[in-house]
Amino acid sequence: MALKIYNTMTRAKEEFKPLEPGKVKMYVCGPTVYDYIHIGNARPIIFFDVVRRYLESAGYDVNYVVNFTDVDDKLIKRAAQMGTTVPEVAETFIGKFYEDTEGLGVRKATLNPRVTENIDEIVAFIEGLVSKGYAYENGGDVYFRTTKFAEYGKLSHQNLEELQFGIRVEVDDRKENPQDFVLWKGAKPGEISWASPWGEGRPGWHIECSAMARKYLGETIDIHGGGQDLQFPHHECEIAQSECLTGHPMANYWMHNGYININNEKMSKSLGNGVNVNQLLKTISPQVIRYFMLSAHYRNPLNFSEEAVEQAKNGLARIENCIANLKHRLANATEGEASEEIVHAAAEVQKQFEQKMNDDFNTPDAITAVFELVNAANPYAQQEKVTKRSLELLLEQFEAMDRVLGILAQQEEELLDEEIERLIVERTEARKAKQWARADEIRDLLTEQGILLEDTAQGIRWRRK
Ligand SMILES: Nc1ncnc2c1ncn2[C@@H]1O[C@H](COP(=O)(O)OP(=O)(O)OP(=O)(O)O)[C@@H](O)[C@H]1O
Ligand SMILES: [Zn+2]
Repeated sequence: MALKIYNTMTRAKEEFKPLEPGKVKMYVCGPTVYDYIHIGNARPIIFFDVVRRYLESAGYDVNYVVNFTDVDDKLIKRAAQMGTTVPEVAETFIGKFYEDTEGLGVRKATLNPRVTENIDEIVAFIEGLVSKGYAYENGGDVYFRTTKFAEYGKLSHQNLEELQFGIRVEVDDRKENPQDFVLWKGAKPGEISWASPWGEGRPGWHIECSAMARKYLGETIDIHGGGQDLQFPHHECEIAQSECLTGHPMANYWMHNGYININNEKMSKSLGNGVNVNQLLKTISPQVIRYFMLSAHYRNPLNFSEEAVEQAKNGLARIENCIANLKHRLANATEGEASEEIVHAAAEVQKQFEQKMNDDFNTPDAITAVFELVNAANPYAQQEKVTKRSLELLLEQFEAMDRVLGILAQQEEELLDEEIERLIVERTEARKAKQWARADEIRDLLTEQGILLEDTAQGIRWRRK
């Protein structure tokens, strides 16, 4: 079964066809780095990490770009409050972002470009729009001329008139039309700014993603993602800018996650109801947070509550118990082939897992597949006679699914004595053959595992720290 993705643009599940065989270009709008991330912000971060892991497990080479908005009004305000500079605020919260996302078991994106490192590209992008008549300057600001792009509104399925109705009309003489949006903001005195053909200023929010997606991934990308609040205006504006400049579709698949709510209200920094990931990780394991996050379909809302966390803990404990029992049972299992029943059960579960993930990344049903394996495996943990290979096969199947979901704690496997001795022999041989890099690599690996080496007259001795 082929992978199907729900595309916000067409409001339908469509078969995924990459632009280039075997490769995926994916861009997800990243955080504005003026504060800690909350558990709502963590939803796109965790979910798109799972999308990337799944695509990789299906054999794709994924180029995954997540930007940092490191200059905007919120950062300027925060810097003033903290009595510091915008770059310092950004540096602090980029550091916190990496700390928290690593804590959540999220792999680093291929690239995290920053707005402030891409000002030249942004200015050139705006110049291109001005020269084509899609943008105009007024009083040091530059605006996008929405009336020139007939398709404006196509992602959020609204037309210009409807949009005009919905807009809070702020009196702004500089705009030709209320729905025009800013591409370049002239600097107020004392504000952080860059030189441009329109004077000192800084980029508007939407233009950064158009410029960075184009620079790092190309004119058309495969997947563009973010939270559902980004559909309008952010992604609508990105489409207008990119498609007017290049004449090509910006992305083939538009994906949007639903909200994490708290007390049935959207969790958001500005509402002040955010639960910080940094705080939460002090009391709840990252595996429980990921399990909670993936226990609902990404397009549905999900309420964060104590009960939901409790449920996640209990579900996870059932899987962990099963795995611990299988591992325990390994110690006195018999030699021989894996039983046919187990080979069949593992293959069936893998098939079910893939079917569910292929159905627009249905993670709750993929977790159900993990429980199918728990049900199949539990009797074997009790059985008197079971082969080691059967147990290993079950454990490998758990691992295969977890490489995508990341809900199980990674246990550092202790090196066995024989492995250590084999590595020491390999290192001695590498040194003899003057393969210094390999020799150093083995030494580092052993050091990491707390193994100390001593050169003695009788040869190399080792002991654990
Ligand atoms: N409650 C939420 N549930 C799911 N995704 C969210 C939630 N809040 C924000 N996001 C997503 O997190 C990313 C960063 O959003 P943003 O920085 O605007 O967060 P925010 O808390 O809504 O901030 P603010 O209230 O200041 O706008 C975006 O992709 C956004 O869609
Ligand atoms: Zn964006």
